[in-house]
Amino acid sequence: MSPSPASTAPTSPGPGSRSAAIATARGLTKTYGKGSTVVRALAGVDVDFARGQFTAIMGPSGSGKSTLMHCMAGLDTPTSGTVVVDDLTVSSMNQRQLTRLRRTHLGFIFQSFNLVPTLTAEENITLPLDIARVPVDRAYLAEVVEAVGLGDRLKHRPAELSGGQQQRVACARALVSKPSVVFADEPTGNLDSTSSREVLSFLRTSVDTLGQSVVMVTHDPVAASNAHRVLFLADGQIVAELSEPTPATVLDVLGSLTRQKVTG
Ligand SMILES: Nc1ncnc2c1ncn2[C@@H]1O[C@H](COP(=O)(O)OP(=O)(O)OP(=O)(O)O)[C@@H](O)[C@H]1O
Repeated sequence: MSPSPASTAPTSPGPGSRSAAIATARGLTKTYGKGSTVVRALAGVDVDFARGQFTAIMGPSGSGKSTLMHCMAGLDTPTSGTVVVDDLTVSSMNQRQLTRLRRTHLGFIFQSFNLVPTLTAEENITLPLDIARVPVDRAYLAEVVEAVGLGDRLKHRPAELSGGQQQRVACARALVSKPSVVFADEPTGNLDSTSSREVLSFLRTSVDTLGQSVVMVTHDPVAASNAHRVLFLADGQIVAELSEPTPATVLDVLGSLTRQKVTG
């Protein structure tokens, strides 16, 4: 199966309507360093992440996956180009506005869980809301806790939980504020295959039943096959995409990219 070229058509919402894309980048570049040590991590990325979809980002090491995610999430500043999340122009925000955006509009899941060891699972889950001084929607919290299957673990501290359970706490924490987008950076990188399946299935459920939008960076074709769509980066550009991926079709595209690199 040959990959289709990535769609770059701009999204223009009608008056008063929400755009179909929850996040977009246009002409995104990111350069690190200067002179002879310059690295072009992003070389002009145009992308739309669809609202209510699970999108995976793949590509060889150093292709710019984390840089793209960090620029989309306001964790890094692009050198040029525009990032819009939920109709807010992230790329023109100052640090104070970015901090607020991350607190109020975004959820994060990292490879290393990043839980606070002295807090219980429940306290970790509600921490972003507590920091933002936003009241906890107890009904939604119960729904999320039920979906991640942590009901009997809420009073435990991270050290009393398995890696998979800790990552499920991190997933619940990312979702409980009903963010516009959840950004997940290698969320299964530290998990065994059973725990990975649980976390991925939960991320997919959060999209299918809770209406969440999720963007995930991964190296794992099986993880990527849980997404609705996979984008492939090479040398800081989106070079292919797949809809309704399977592990086999993802591997095919990765193989063709590697062959192009070797023979190109
Ligand atoms: N802070 C930085 N300073 C200098 N160069 C950087 C920095 N961050 C990333 N780079 C470089 O930018 C390029 C893209 O890096 P990035 O981490 O986005 O790639 P990646 O696809 O996520 O890689 P991996 O799969 O190995 O995590 C690489 O060449 C990397 O060395």
